[in-house]
Amino acid sequence: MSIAAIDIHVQLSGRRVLTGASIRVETGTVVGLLGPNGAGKSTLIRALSGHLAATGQVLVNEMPLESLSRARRARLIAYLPQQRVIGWPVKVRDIVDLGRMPWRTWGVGPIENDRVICREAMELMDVVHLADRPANALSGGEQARVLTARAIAQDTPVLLADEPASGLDPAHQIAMMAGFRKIAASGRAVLVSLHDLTLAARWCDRLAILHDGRTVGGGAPAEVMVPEVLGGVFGIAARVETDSCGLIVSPVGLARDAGP
Ligand SMILES: Nc1ncnc2c1ncn2[C@@H]1O[C@H](COP(=O)(O)OP(=O)(O)OP(=O)(O)O)[C@@H](O)[C@H]1O
Repeated sequence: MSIAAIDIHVQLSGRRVLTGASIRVETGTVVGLLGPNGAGKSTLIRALSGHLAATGQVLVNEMPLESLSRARRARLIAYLPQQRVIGWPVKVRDIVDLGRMPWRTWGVGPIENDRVICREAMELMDVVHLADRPANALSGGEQARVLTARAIAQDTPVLLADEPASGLDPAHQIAMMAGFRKIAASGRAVLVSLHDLTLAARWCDRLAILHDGRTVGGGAPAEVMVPEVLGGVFGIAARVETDSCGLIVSPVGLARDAGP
């Protein structure tokens, strides 16, 4: 299974938001989508999920996304939007169970397989202890983990997650990325947008860089976390170190302040 966007262009309210964005995510891998605020990450993820009309091609397993019915898409692609606020006093376990809807037979409640998958997703996102709490009475980070668990429970070959780690404490950020790796290792393709460069570099197999609506680079973390990208795209000077688990990218200032 793979998902690919090829030369995507998107115009919103007359503004050219994406002007040539391409990305490919293969089964078994976690790809990190990086870029400054406004680069177009959410827009590209929405186009990949089919929630936004775009010119260019989105291919799921080499099939055009538009050729797939809504029902088929829901069994292939789970999409976690950036905005993650739960407005209703619905129990956490019921929110996660909503992820199973694409697989349900009309009028039939959850079967044992649904319960097992939801339980695994809740364990992965550490929300089992919240199962009977009303979701709208949880903290922001807890709500984010619940909605990520719902997307995981959809159990699709492709998972698209837009800034899933934002608002999470460091331990839950790391646990979430470890969870994504586990999901990928089980045969899924995971695309995740991130702002934390170390989190991205240590947990993603590959990184793609968006800048001003275009993909301007991509590759293994060590190929991407170089001064030209950190300074030219992100506008930062950063210290890049390596330990036994991968890269550590520490922003130390703005690029324009960097000395010789
Ligand atoms: N409905 C809209 N109408 C016009 N412009 C829009 C609309 N939605 C988003 N944009 C613009 O599109 C650009 C890309 O937005 P997008 O949300 O994809 O960026 P992003 O990379 O996800 O940013 P962030 O890191 O801040 O979440 C931004 O400049 C934004 O202002």
